[in-house]
Amino acid sequence: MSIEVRELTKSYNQQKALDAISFTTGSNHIIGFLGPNGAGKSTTMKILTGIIPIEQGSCSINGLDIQENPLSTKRSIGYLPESNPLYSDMYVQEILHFEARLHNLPNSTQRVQEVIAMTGLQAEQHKRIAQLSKGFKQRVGLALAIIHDPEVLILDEPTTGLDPNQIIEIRTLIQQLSTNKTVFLSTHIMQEVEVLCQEIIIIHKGQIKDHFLSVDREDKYPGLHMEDIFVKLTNP
Ligand SMILES: Nc1ncnc2c1ncn2[C@@H]1O[C@H](COP(=O)(O)OP(=O)(O)OP(=O)(O)O)[C@@H](O)[C@H]1O
Repeated sequence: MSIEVRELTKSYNQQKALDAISFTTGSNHIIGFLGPNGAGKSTTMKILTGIIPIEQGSCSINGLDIQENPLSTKRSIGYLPESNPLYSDMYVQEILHFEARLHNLPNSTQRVQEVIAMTGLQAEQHKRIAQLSKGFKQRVGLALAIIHDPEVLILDEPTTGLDPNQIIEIRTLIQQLSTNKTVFLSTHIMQEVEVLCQEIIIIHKGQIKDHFLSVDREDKYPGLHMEDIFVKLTNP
């Protein structure tokens, strides 16, 4: 499924967070959505997921406009917000059953066990969220995002704040979960982009600075690593 954003603009009071951005992603790619703090990444993601209403412009998921088809497009999206808000008093299994009920899933017991296995939460499933390490909380956030088997995953800085071992574990998990999905991922870890992403979009001050396929990177920016490209495009 592709993600299409056309002339999307969003202001908070007087400040323009997104200035008529447009892009169309490939299908079943992992897309790295990169930019400095405050560039507009989370705002774009919140608009795509329907959390923030569209002010100007439009967005489509696989050709379906999200304003004209709010329910069906939301059904096709799984979202892990930057803050990964979880009910800390709930048990892992309990929060997953709760989410499955919200999605009206027919075989929720079976599906909860499937996502527990997919995200490596077997040993933690009877623990309270508050008792989990940050890496395992991220796994719960990912399990919640994929429970309805969405074709698009929107992940806002999924590895931020994790130790190097947990970063590798979550990265591997994202790679495993991304089969037959379009994954739209923001991160500040450039090494992550080089390992994970087939497509890269760089945003700065609410404007798209570049959008390219990873395979074209060397032709476009000979000899430059992702970090060099990021600095070149976003350092005033
Ligand atoms: N609710 C809000 N009210 C006012 N301003 C906001 C709000 N949310 C975001 N902004 C502003 O909009 C701009 C874009 O913010 P956004 O969170 O989209 O950036 P980001 O690229 O996700 O940054 P980060 O990498 O720090 O998460 C920033 O200047 C931010 O301060």
